[in-house]
Amino acid sequence: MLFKDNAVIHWAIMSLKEDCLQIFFFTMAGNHLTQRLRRLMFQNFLQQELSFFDEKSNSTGALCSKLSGEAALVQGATGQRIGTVVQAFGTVFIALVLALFYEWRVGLVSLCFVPLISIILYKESNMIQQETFGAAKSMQNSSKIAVEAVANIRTVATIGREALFVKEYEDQLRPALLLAKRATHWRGIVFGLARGVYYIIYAASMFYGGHVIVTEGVPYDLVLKAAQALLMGSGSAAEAFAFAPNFQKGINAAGRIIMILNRKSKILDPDQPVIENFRGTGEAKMQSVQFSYPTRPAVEVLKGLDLEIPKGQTVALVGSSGCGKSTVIQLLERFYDADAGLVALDGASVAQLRLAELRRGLGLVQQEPVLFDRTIGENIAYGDNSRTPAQDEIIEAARQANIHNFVMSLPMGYDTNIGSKGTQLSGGQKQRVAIARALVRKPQILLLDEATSALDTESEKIVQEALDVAKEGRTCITIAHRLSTIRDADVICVIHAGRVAERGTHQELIDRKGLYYRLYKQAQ
Ligand SMILES: Nc1ncnc2c1ncn2[C@@H]1O[C@H](COP(=O)(O)OP(=O)(O)OP(=O)(O)O)[C@@H](O)[C@H]1O
Repeated sequence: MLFKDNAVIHWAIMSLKEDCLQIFFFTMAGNHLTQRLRRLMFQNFLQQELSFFDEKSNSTGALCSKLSGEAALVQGATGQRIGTVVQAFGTVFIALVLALFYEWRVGLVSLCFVPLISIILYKESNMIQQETFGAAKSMQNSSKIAVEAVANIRTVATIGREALFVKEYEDQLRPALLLAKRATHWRGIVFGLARGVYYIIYAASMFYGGHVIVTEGVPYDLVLKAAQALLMGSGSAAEAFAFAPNFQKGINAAGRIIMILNRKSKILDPDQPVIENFRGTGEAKMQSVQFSYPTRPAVEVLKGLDLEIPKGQTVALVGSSGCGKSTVIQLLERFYDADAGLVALDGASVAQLRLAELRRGLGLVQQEPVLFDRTIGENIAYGDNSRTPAQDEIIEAARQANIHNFVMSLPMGYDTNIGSKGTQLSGGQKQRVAIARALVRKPQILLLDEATSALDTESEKIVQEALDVAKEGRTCITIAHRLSTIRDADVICVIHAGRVAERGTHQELIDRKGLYYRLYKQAQ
């Protein structure tokens, strides 16, 4: 009889250890969850406004660390572990029911230890919370340094600062190590206590069981069955305890992920755009625009700037370094919103247009072209997010950008991969691919922010020719330090102290002998 009942207890407990179920169900669910969290976080990062990326805590390294680290912590608390813990709790529950059923007083002995277990778990969870927060911060700071060093390895090697970066990296990792060391002692104590409680519960139930057998004549087989059930139950509880740190870390990471996912961009589409399917004619305007960068609110960059950009004209923005020329372009692209005043295309405030439609009409070429580790054809095609441009449109854009002949001279033509950041192309070639990328979307307004500044004289000439072709029939806002490149602009605006201080053609401004004249003389 005793053997039969024990076999039932064994069967009830062992049947919960269905490893196949755990592997197929929980592991798959954990992997899916982690992948989904990573995708959602990445999607959310890319939807944020630019000022989000200006914040120190959101550097490339920190965001990459969040993407990999936080989701991994959640995964550490999911998958097969959930299976183990569910199984452990199931076992504890069944063990308690059986113990109470066979000899309820012996069963109650084990419940006396619940407060002790709760206190240990509470203390441990506090400790882990501190540890995971500190470790996540430490990982983000160190990743920031690693990404910065690797992304700029040529500069780091040139200035011979490898050792400095390694030291900074190590310094950032140290706080995580210190916290982990402290928490490890706690975890050791908790682990020891968890294992200890397992034996203490068994000893206490046997002791009390012996007592009731002797004093009350309770059948010894009932006491043995109850004690046996408790032994199994407390063993499973100890197993679940071992995973408590992972769960605590997972819960903390999940909290941080939810905070990330709940963050909405401050630059959003309007509820009701003033113009549906906006294409724009190429006319732009800024009126009394005031602006400070969110990370530097005390410094007002634009202090009531007025700018009229008529359709089809080339307007050049000049002024001393840091006067706010690129900021004008960033406001037109709606990378940031002006604090006051109007930024408008075709009379409609940029905030009242759909972002994708607004940006589709603007072709931006910057000083340092950013190309992706894809083929030349794909890099050009990336310029139009509203559709997949046909091959002949890609070729046409490349022709206009004066890069087609070079591409055709390559063995793989448009299928040539250009390497990470376009390292397999010269500066001038990269810039012309970037121009083709800006042209493939057939923008109404071309924004040239120092597009030729980083090039040598020969490349500058070739790129300038490409730009001259690209400008034909389009509005163009161009920023250049080399005033010789903007002499022919229809209007030149000199930005000074956050406003347009002078405006006119090259000759008019030279004759005025004001700010432009001084800049021009300085450049000679
Ligand atoms: N993301 C940013 N966060 C905070 N301040 C910024 C940011 N970008 C630019 N600034 C500051 O805003 C001011 C205007 O910058 P902007 O890039 O518009 O100047 P610029 O006239 O184009 O300069 P340059 O001719 O040297 O390129 C500068 O003082 C600059 O330090």
